[in-house]
Amino acid sequence: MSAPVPGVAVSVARPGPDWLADSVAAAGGRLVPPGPDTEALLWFGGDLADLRSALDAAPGTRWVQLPSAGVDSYADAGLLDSPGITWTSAKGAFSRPVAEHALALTLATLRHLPERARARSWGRPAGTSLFGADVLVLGAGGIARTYLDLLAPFGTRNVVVRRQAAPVPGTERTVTTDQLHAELARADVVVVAAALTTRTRALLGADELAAMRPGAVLVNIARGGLVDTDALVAALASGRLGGAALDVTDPEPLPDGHPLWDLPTALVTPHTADTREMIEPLLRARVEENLRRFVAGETLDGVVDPVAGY
Ligand SMILES: NC(=O)C1=CN([C@@H]2O[C@H](COP(=O)(O)OP(=O)(O)OC[C@H]3O[C@@H](n4cnc5c(N)ncnc54)[C@H](O)[C@@H]3O)[C@@H](O)[C@H]2O)C=CC1
Ligand SMILES: O=C(O)C(=O)CO
Repeated sequence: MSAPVPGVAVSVARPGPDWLADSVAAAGGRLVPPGPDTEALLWFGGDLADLRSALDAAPGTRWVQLPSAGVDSYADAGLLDSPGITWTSAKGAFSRPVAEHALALTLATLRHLPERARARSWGRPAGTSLFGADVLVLGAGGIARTYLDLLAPFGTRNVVVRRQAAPVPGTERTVTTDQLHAELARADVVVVAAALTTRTRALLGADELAAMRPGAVLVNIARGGLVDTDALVAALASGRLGGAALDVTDPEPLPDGHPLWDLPTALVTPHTADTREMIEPLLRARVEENLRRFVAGETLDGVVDPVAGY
């Protein structure tokens, strides 16, 4: 009988980044093809059929690391329910670039930059300052918290809506979604930074958009599915909302000819809050830290709760 090979067996479902082999070795693991030895499986994106095949080939997998903060597509595919597997995401890891983009979108939409950037004549002065504004943030995860930090110099009055009313630093109060309508009516800026789950899909529908303060602006850097797109188009077209700045849309990619492209108060960026170059070192740090923890038997970072869906 041959002696067992030392080191935790780590597999990658599809070819991974260049640094991966070094990272696995540095953590005390050994990289093996997905198979009966596999204990940890790393997934860097691609066709989910390949992830399923790797999991089928590696029935002893105890941990799967995902490459994104949002796991809605994996939840929708029924993958997170796999018994005996801990799933980790990149939740919180991309907070800085995404919160920075959210701040850029906030300022741009308050200052009517979408219209002014497209204008070819001088026009009327218009726009609102962020200083002292009432800001409502949906979600209390990594991005929401970093965004609240970035707001500090603006002296905004911040409120967070989250699943539980536990306090969040930098806010006047934290409330649960049953108080969403009342809070929407008080906000100048509404920022969507929550995970897309069965509970948050279309959280901002026609009724919620109607509850917003006239002239208020909406920023979405989370997932398009949290907002009812048709209702948003109607609220912008009627002039009731002051503007919307969206890094994420439903559908995504936003098709050519969609009304959101032409509405003067809409600003769309094509899911570029965190570009590949921005993500790479952040994801690497998350993967390397989790490899170290897995080998050491410690609690992993970014563990997904399959029931909550994020
Ligand atoms: N535009 C982009 O490039 C990016 C978008 N994202 C999206 O942003 C989301 C947030 O990212 P992170 O802050 O890193 O994730 P996170 O997992 O740290 O935060 C998610 C937050 O969603 C909130 N949430 C969940 N269910 C809720 C409910 N029923 N009601 C109210 N709030 C609820 C919770 O407060 C939770 O903390 C991700 O799930 C992802 O979809 C993430 C990274 C980049
Ligand atoms: O990490 C995520 O969820 C993203 O959307 C990356 O762009």
